[in-house]
Parts: sequence; C-alpha cells; structure tokens
Amino acid sequence: MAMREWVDETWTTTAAAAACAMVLIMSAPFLKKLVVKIQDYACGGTIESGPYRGMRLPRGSMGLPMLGESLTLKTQRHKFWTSRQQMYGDVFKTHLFGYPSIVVAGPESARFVMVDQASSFRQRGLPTIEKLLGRSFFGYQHEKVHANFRKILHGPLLPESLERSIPIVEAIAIDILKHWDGKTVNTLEEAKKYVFKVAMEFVIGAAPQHEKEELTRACEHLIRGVSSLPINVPGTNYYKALKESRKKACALLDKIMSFRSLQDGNMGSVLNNNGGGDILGLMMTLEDENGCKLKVEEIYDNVLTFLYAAYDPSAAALCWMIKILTEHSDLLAEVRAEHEMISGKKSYDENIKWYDIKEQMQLTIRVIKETLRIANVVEFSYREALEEVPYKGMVFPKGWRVIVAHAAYQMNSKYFPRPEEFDSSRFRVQPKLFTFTPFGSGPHACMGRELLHLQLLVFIHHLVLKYSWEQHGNEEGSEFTPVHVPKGGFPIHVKRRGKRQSFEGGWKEESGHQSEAY
Ligand code: HEM
Repeated sequence: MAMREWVDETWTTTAAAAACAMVLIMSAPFLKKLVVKIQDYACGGTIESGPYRGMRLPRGSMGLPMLGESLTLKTQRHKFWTSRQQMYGDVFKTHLFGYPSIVVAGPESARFVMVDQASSFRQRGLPTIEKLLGRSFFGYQHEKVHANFRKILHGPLLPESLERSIPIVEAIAIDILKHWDGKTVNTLEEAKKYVFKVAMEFVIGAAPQHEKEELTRACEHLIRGVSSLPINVPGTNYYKALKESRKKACALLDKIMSFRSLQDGNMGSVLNNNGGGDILGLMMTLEDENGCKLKVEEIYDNVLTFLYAAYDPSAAALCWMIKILTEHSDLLAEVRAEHEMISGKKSYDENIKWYDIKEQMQLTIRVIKETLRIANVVEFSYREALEEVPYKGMVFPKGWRVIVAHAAYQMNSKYFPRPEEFDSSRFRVQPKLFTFTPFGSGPHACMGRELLHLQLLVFIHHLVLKYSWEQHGNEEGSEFTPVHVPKGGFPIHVKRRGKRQSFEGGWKEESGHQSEAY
C-alpha cells in the first residue's frame, strides 16, 4: 500500500472510531458523567451549587479508592508534597488519612489558612491522635474557647517562667548525660528520655515519682499507637494503646490529681515555687465563661495531647541535631567553640543564664533552625474547613481536611537552594516570610517553641563541652538517610572529654576522665 493511502486509511479509521466514541458518550448521560467525574478526580472539578457554584476545586489526584494517597505519602515523605506541588501548583487536592483534603504547599496559601482566614478552619488531629489522645484538646475547640484556654495555659511556657526553670532543665540534661560516659547509646531513645522528663516537669509538675514513671511508660505505649496503622485487632500496637495504655494513663492521672488536690490546691509544681503553675494545675482550676470547670475526661485529653505535642517532635529534633553534628565535624568544632566561650566566662559551677540562651548561642540557634527545616519533624498542620472558602478562583469545600504542608516550602529550592543539603549559614539572613514555619503560625502557632530552644540549647551545651563521640557501627536502624525522620535511632559511642583547664576556659582532651567539673 502506498504511504499516502496508508495514512488516509489510518486517519479515516481513527476518526471513525473517535466519532463513534463521541456519539456513545454524548448519547449516554451516564458515561458522560463518568468521564467528567474521572476528569474531576484528576484535574479539578467544579462546585455544583451554592454561592460558589461554577468555581473549581484545586487540581490533584485522589489516589486509590478508600486508601487515597496515604501509602504513597508514607513511602515518599517530603517528596510527596514537593512532587505534587511541582505538578499541580501551591494548592492541590488529594485523599489522605481517610478524608478528601486540600493541601496548601506555598507560603502565600499557607499564610491564608494559618493566619488570614484562620477562623474558617478548625484545628484537627490526625484520626489516630484524636482517637487515642482524645477529642477535647483545647486546640480543636471553637476559636474563642481556644483563645481563652491558650492564654492561660501558655503561662508556664513564656520566657519569664522558662528563665526560672533553667536549673531544672539543666539538672535533667546533666543527669541523662552522666550515664553516657564510656557507653554506646541510642540517641533517639536517650532524646526521648530527656524531652519526656522535661515535658513532665512542665505539664505534670509535682507528683509522686513512682506515678510519674508509670505515666511515662503508659504514654510511651500510647504514642507508639498514634504512629501505627489504625488496625483495632488484638495484638497490634494500636489496639494495645487504645485498650490498655490510654486506660492506664488516665487512671494514673486520676491518682496524680487526687494527690495534687490534697497537697496544695492543685497548683503544686516545681515551677510553683517561683510563682507559676504547671499545665495540669492550670487545667484543674480552669473555668469556662459559665464558671464550669473542665470535666475529668477533658483534662485527660488535654494533658495527653499536650504531652504528645511536647514530646514527639522535640525528641526527633534532638536526635537529628546530634546526627548532624556527628556528620559535620567542622560544624561541631565551631559549635563547641561557641559553648567553650560561654563556659569560659563562668565560674566553676555556674548555671546557664537566660542571657546565654538568648544572646550567646547564635550559631547553635542557626543549627537548630536548619535542623528543623531539613528534618521537618512536624511535616504539616491539619485543619477542617468549617465553610466553603474561596481562594484565587478555587474553593476549599466545607468539611474537607486542609493540610498546610510546611515540608513542601521548607524543601523547595525556590526558597532554600539545594534544599537537601545541611547549611546552617542560610539562616544568617531571615528567610522570606512564611517559607519557614516549623512551629506553624497564627492563633495555633506552637506554644512550646521557646521551651524547645531552651531544652536543645542546654543539652547541646553540656554534650559538646563534656563529651566527644562517634557514630557506632552500622547496626540495623542506625542509618537514616538525609531528610528522613529517624525511626530506629542513631547509636553513638561516647567518652568524656576532660576538664576545664582554667577559669578563662580552654579544654584538654582527656579520655576516661570522670570529673564532673567543667
Ligand atoms: C521540635 C519541636 C516542636 C515542633 C517542631 C513543634 C511544632 C508545632 C506546630 C507546627 C504546631 C502548630 C500546629 C497547627 O498549626 O495546627 C504546634 C502546636 C503546638 N505545640 Fe508544638 N512543636 C514542638 C515542640 C513543642 C513543645 C516542647 C511543646 C510544649 C511544651 C509544644 C506544644 C504545642 C501546643 C500545645 C500546640 C497547640 C497550640 C494551639 O493549638 O494553640 N510543642 N507545634
């Protein structure tokens, strides 16, 4: 067959087939609807009724039926957000954690949800968090209730209170580190111990030691359940957390509250000696606008969610920081020099001062910032749209979940060149507004930001001054790839560095030295 005839015939056949298909589609409303639905699924879709009729949904893929894209997120981590942001833009739709969701993945849209239009969105916890830790957390309540509670509960975490608590945090850090000398330790496990002890001081405060330790164990199991698959079948972590650990934690909280009521009218806490209160004490005395106190179930939910918020990201952040210092020996030397300078100006047993934290640790603060950017320990904030919210010709449908993907812009090369490379010097200049929001922003911004800085700075101060360490072996779970939240931890072998040579500072490497002096 001549080429021209072949082209003609092929074209005719294709055109005829396309025409048949079109006729079929146009004449069958069911098929037409199906095609439109499939297109909507992949590329957008429009609102069919109400004031925003005709406006479109953001583009994006809803993934598999039922499962949505949750498994893809689990495997791809931050690349999930960045790849979709590149495909669909700063606002896209998906289906995650059992809900149709809109993701905001750019600074402008993140600001829109967290700040400008915050009252149209309600804070939510992921389904496993709400189920295991409770739905009465004050953050999930109506904006006025939330604002009132937040104002009161913020007290112990404000700089004035934190300044008074430095010796307590320092004592916990020194005590943990004392056990590291000459040993191989798993940094994640140790970081968890440290941040949980600190969190317990601020949240639970005064309570019998035995009950505090039991509560710590129950909370550890509970939190393990939060990050496991929500399969409510005997034997799974989720089942154990729901059926055993939550009950145990609540029973222990009951005991602690009875103890507190007997002791000192609820407010007792190490911080109380300095005129403040701890979070539990404040919750026990809180009243709503009608003078009603919180129900005991509401106190359980708030304490457990608070502990979770304080513990989980902080432990990951500390573990990450140690990993980064281990892998960047030049950076470690610079950080160490910063802390030797601070300690050199102090007398033998002088505590760290607020001034040191705020003014003297600028390099370490930049390392913390870059760690939070690259590790994305809190990858996103989670909301529910309370109404249909228009945004740049699109609509966030009422009832859909809205995800502010901090990781998407914190790992975007447009705002942070070579985003997977650790470079603390990028924070010598302020990042562009809303491109770096590891603590969120607006009415729900993190309440523990200052405490997180305090506890990391105090720990790193004592670690770099007194100890040297190296990564230990290549055991299972010891390796974690860049930009991946450490799961199994990171073992290091630690030894004591030595003691301070003179009042002015100056350190001598002295392996095996046991003195506490520095
Ligand atoms: C690395 C450490 C931490 C990170 C990255 C972090 C991050 C965040 C983020 C992103 C939010 C906003 C959530 C939202 O927008 O829905 C938040 C909220 C919150 N954080 Fe943190 N956080 C950390 C440590 C802490 C600590 C140590 C505490 C307490 C002692 C704490 C207490 C809270 C509370 C109570 C909220 C809820 C505030 C509200 O809804 O009004 N966080 N945190």
